[in-house]
Amino acid sequence: MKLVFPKQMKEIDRRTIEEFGIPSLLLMENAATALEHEIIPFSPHKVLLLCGSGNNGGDAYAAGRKLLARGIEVSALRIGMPSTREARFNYKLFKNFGGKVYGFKALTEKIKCFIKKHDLVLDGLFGVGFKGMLSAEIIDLIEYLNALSIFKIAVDIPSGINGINGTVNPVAFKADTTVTFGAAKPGHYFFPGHSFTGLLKIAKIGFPEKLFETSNIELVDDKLAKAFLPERIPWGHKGTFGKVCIVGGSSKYTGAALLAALGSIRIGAGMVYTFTPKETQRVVRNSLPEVISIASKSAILTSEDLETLHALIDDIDTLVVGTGIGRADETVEFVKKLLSSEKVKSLKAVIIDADALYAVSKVPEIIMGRENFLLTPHPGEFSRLTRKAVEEIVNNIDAVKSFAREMETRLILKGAVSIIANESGNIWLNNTGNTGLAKAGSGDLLSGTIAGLVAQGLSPLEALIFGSYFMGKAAELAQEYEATLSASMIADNYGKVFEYLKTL
Ligand SMILES: NC(=O)C1=CN([C@@H]2O[C@H](COP(=O)(O)OP(=O)(O)OC[C@H]3O[C@@H](n4cnc5c(N)ncnc54)[C@H](O)[C@@H]3O)[C@@H](O)[C@H]2O)[C@H](O)CC1
Ligand SMILES: [K+]
Repeated sequence: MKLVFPKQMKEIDRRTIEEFGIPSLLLMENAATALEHEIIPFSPHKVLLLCGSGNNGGDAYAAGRKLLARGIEVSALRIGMPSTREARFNYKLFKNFGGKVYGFKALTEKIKCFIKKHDLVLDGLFGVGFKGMLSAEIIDLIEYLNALSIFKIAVDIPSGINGINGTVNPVAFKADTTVTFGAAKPGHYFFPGHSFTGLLKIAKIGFPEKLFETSNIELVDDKLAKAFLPERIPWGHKGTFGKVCIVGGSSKYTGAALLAALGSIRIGAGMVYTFTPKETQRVVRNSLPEVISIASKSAILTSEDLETLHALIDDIDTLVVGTGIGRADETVEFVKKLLSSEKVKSLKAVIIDADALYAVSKVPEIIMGRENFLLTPHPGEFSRLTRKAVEEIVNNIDAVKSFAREMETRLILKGAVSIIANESGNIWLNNTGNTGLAKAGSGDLLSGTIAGLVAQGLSPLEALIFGSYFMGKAAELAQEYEATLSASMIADNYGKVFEYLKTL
């Protein structure tokens, strides 16, 4: 499903009006009809509109007038006078139909009593035109409303959410339902904005659908995911489903390579190798007899291991590098040499994760333009790669896009909503998953899962998109309470995701 930034939505709005001749008042009327249809099933007796000065307020006045026409009692709290032609027009019609408008300056006891008389609130304070912060008076109003159990519907986006990145500063209208127009905005999905959006409904109000094709942001939904489901040829053998090698582990992180290997096995790879220090090899052998485990020469991975690894690369399709390898100078050197070698070019994909990303941050140019490389950083690792503060890059689509473009690479910035970008600057957001994934080990499981998908024939980019969706869905479908989930339990639920996708 395509998403659009607020700025892109305004451009689609403008083009619909100027190139297709749809009057802006007609769009607003359609928006109001969508809101009316959302409100009517609640059979409200007294509706309160919150109206800002822009067209978001205009939509609310227009919806209010339609409710008045049906005999429902509607009043409006006005924050500023309507400032656009469309909002003024609908403000006037609202009053013509008998709607009462009260100016709001500050939250007094009188206003609190007035608000409590209503059984539904429609938030038309700010829409895609919102910038910066809410004023102290509006924060008071919103906080008061959020604490009341009146049913709340937001027009387009709950007031206070930044539509670009979901930031809420410091609060937003907590909607039960949000009716957005044309397409959803990233701010509806990124946290904390997502927690204020409630049930999101997308109303098609007359924008030509082809205008949304200009957007290069897509939410990974079930339909998209299903298209990537790898085929299981009935007569396939282990070579058909591909061979993965996990290069990871150290005496400190003995489980990381194991969990990555588990991801590859459970997603369906035909054969999985691990290349790890001895201590890790012991852990892998004890827990996963399915894995072919090879030990490094010393207690950490060093350049002395390159020869053995290069020989192994002839036998495999996909490599994961970095899970739990540590940051010793010799290991950093090993990663640099491995990634710069000609040998890895023959692989379908090289998934660069965890401490291998630390090594890459020392010499980012080694990944530039390498077509089979995939990066799987969390915000801390991405911050090191970009030399930007974590706060600057979290939920920042543009930062991920710029990095992918500049480095001619593809990556996933992991988070509650993960951002995936490719070298052309196309973006996918994945919001499957829950807090069961917010634990050490899930990153390892993800990199192994992605590798197992490439081994089965998905392109590196498809594997990034599908792997991230898949692991999140497994956490969602797990019967256990989120907090009790672990990476290996999530892998145990992979079968449920395959079943789920088959039923779609
Ligand atoms: N073509 C149409 O008529 C349609 C419009 N739709 C709705 O319109 C809004 C977007 O309207 P716009 O006028 O551009 O912006 P807003 O109403 O969101 O708000 C702008 C208004 O608010 C002021 N403002 C912005 N930030 C702040 C702040 N932090 N504090 C105080 N004031 C702020 C700004 O100066 C303006 O005065 C869209 O969301 C739809 O609801 C429909 O799509 C139908 C078609
Ligand atoms: K709003």
